[in-house]
Amino acid sequence: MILTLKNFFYKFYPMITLFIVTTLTTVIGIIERVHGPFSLVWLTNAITIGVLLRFYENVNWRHYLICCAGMVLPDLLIGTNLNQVLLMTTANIITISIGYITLQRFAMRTEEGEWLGSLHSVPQWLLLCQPALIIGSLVGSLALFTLYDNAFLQTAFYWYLNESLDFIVFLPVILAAPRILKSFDKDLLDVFLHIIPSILLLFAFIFIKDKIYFLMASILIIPTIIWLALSGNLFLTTFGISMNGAFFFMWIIHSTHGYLHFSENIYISAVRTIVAVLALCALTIAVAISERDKLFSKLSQLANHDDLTGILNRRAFTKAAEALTSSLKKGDICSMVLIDIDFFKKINDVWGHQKGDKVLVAFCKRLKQVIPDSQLFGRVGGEEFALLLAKTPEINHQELTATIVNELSENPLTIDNEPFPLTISAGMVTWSEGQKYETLFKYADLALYQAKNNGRNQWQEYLSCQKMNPKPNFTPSLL
Ligand SMILES: Nc1nc2c(ncn2[C@@H]2O[C@H](COP(=O)(O)OP(=O)(O)OP(=O)(O)O)[C@@H](O)[C@H]2O)c(=O)[nH]1
Repeated sequence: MILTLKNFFYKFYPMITLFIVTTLTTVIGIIERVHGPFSLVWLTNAITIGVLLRFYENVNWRHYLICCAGMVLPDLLIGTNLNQVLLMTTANIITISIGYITLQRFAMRTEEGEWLGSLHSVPQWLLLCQPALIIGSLVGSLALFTLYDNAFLQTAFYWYLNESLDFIVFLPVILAAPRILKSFDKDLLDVFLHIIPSILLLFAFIFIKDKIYFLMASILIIPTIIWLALSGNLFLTTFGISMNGAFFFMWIIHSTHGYLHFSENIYISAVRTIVAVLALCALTIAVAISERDKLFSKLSQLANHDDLTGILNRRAFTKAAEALTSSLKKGDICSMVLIDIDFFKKINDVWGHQKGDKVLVAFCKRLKQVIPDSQLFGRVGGEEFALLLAKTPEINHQELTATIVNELSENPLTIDNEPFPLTISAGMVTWSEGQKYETLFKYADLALYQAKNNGRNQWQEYLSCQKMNPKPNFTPSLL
């Protein structure tokens, strides 16, 4: 019984919330009409939209905050009378409910459940908002027609423009919320370092806008939004659009003679539409850039990392190692270690290539536990791996090489839930002044050959005074 009630609650949670918030909205609207000049009705409407437009499982206080900041501010200072509160709320609920249902049913989402997943989702989402906007406008203007004898079609048209603009401005804010939350998880300091200056900048513009001539102010605002868009940061752009947009409309609304005398304020819609288009352009740029950046980082991940093991591939390792060795100065301690799995061919032959792949993956995972994170580690051949130890005065390179070799022989890997014994051989060389990466590699390879020659499961250090023992026709395998 309890379970059923709980299920019922979860299933109808958005609608119950809608009902509660709507009732609250209406009560607050009535009380405020009696006691104060401002209306919080739009704040509660905003919360409703926040609740309804997101998956209800994902809704938390941050969403409410973002919704409020993004879309409520323009309407907060309008002030409304009781009839208006009732009719606006009705129209809003209808708009919100239809918008919610349409988006829930028809919007395509990314794997993470975001609607604003890619560039093409922007027009899609605007299209899906249309039924809500049209029906909401018709209901609202019908009420205005009944209450104030407003011209029905004209009112519906202006209402539609108003609502469209609100959707354009606040939906990105709501839709961007999961990304914002993700970035909060990622690196708080970085986010704040970017956000705080931008917010201050926006507020400075808003302040200036309030003080100086309207057109002059828009000249300042629009480049700000475009600048934010060019930064490729979706959150900042949507935030910028909503903040600027909000105050922009507030200014326009304030400068007119009343919310309902549409015929006298024909330019409101024109200006709002222009701003909406600009806002959408900025948002589109931001989405495009952030998509491009994502693609770029994916490509560079693919270009520099080994598909199978995920560690640096030979090209990326060589490039980084060359740069590192050429930056070394006299007195620096650096070593190159080449590691090779013993008799890997046999593993493939006996267990199959697939198992061999699993061994390589598990082997890299194990080595990464032993090697300090900051050190260069890459796959330079089939079963051959390279490690460049540098700028680590606290680590004894010989000891670490011995640890790596012993680790594998003492603690077998686990493959398919079974222990998999494996040994490795390693060759190491310590950098001396003037040596290039190429030379280091050659000497490490000679030392590795020596370790293999001496019976495997061991490591050898290349010492210039000690004669290495290559076969007469020996050529280092990888150079
Ligand atoms: N499963 C798998 N095998 C690979 C991969 N890359 C290379 N190999 C195999 O690794 C084996 C390397 O064999 P060898 O160079 O003869 O060396 P080995 O058998 O380890 O012998 P020693 O190095 O002398 O101990 C070859 O059979 C390759 O086919 C890979 O990505 N996956």
